[in-house]
Amino acid sequence: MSLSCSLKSCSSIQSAAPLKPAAKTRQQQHSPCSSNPSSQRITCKRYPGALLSLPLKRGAFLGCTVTLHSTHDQQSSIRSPQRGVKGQHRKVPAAKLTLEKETQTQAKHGGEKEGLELPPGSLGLPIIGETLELIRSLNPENPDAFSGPRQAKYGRIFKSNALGRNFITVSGPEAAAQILTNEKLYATEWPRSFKPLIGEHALSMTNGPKHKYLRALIANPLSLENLKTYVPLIERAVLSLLDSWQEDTILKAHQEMRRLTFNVISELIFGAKPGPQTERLSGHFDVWVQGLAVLIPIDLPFTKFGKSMKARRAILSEVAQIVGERRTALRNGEPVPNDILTRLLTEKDAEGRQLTEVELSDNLLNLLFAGHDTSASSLSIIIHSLGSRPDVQQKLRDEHARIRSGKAAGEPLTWQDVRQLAYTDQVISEGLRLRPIVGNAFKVATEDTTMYGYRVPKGWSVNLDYRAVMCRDSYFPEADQFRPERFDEKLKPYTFLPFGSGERQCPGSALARMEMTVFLYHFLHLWDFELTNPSEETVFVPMVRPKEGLPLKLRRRVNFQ
Ligand code: HEM
Repeated sequence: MSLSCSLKSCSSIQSAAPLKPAAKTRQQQHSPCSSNPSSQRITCKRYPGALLSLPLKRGAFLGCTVTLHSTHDQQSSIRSPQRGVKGQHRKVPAAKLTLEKETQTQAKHGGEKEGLELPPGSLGLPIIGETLELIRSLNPENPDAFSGPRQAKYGRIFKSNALGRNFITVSGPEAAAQILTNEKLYATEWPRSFKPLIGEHALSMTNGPKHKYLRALIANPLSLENLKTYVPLIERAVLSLLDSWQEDTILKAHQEMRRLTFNVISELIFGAKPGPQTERLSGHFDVWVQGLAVLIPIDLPFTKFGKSMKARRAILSEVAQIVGERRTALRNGEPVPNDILTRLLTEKDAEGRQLTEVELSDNLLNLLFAGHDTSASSLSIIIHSLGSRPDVQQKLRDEHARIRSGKAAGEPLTWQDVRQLAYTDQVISEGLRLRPIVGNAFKVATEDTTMYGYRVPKGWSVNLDYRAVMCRDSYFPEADQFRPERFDEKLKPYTFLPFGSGERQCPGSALARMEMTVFLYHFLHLWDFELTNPSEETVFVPMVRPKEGLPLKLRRRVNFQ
């Protein structure tokens, strides 16, 4: 998962970028953002977003909803809400979305690539390109330090060269549609540190037929059908966490969110209950994740990347032990948990294939990571934003009270309840938009192609800046404000991409939304909270998180039942 690294770009572009040629028009405004809820302003660092939400009940839907399809049908289709006709969705194949002028221009130039210019921008010095500028601009609190000024100067597309690669950075919904609906032309290629750390057989790291095969097997346990059965487990984990908190103490909420999401994902994957093994695994992950932000991965014992690789080996050794025990139990016909591991060990794809040992371990690591820090960071950002918005907290509590009023005290939440929490889902969407956890999609052009009327040569890296799109006022008016109500309005396609889109769309998005929904439902009921530092900054590397860990003052509202 990209966090905020290397060739990614993000600056706040407040107005529409040039169509083409970019050099003729300049972006006037570039305002890198930082969170400052004290003034009720969350200054934006540019955020993307995805058209994805829990499948809400008819009539209770968000601005736009992309449904999770069966794992065999990953063609993204976008349900474009017809405002004013509540509950109706028009299903539009992504490829047929009406794109803007730029894309039409592109189509026109499709056969004339040779005559086109490369995008504006500089390839820097011979050999080293702009590597020094890239390294100099590394700043965990401003992931847009490299790309921001270039986007301000050149617009929605620019070229550069760093770390031995030519690349272009693009930041517009038209480019997003073009890239995310064409995996053949724009294959996934994450920064160099990712593959050795996550594993070459992990779903996120593969392309083509191998990706399709793995996706069918791995996304299945995360399908909506299976998801419904996970509500009780998630609710138990949430309540257990909330019950462990003490009144009148200062609690570092981000660490607590990490604890929660790690406990949930490790139980969903391995049936593991919180204990010494999950503690050990979680500790290894803390070290492992640091390696993802390394630009030049050198695997030596004293380098950050080397330590991260060591943590990978430790994680895999724990995982191998769990898998071994499960295989034995399955062979002996002993009872086993109905978790993701059991499914992965027993299910076959349409052609009867099963994951090999190495595919299994790489993908278990992939899922543990993808399902852990991402959701924890999103929850922290949402709590942070809510801290300055008592009005939004009240609306949430009112919505939750409507569900609670139909239940006996202590009666568990159901999947149906979760689906009805439409405003909660909007709050989650707004948190995901304001501080997207995955800031960029990293691709490589497999053929000569064109974009925004410029030539993109085969072999060049293509960095789609999700975050830039989400922070643009033209798509999200007052984009630096936390305004969940904006999801009442129809969204422009490919402007909201926190979970990506198309064949690589996050298969865990519905799970993540459900987990966040259940947490908010109980958290706001049981606790009042106050931010000790409402203007706490956000750090973006290696994962998005509040800089000081989000300290909260807590006051119990209702005794735990
Ligand atoms: C708020 C939480 C989450 C966010 C923001 C998020 C975001 C994303 C994004 C943007 C991508 C696509 C990256 C691309 O463009 O290539 C992705 C892929 C992925 N996500 Fe998530 N994710 C979240 C939670 C989860 C969870 C809970 C799981 C599973 C347990 C998960 C599993 C995956 C996997 C396996 C992929 C790779 C898909 C592929 O390459 O086909 N994610 N995620």
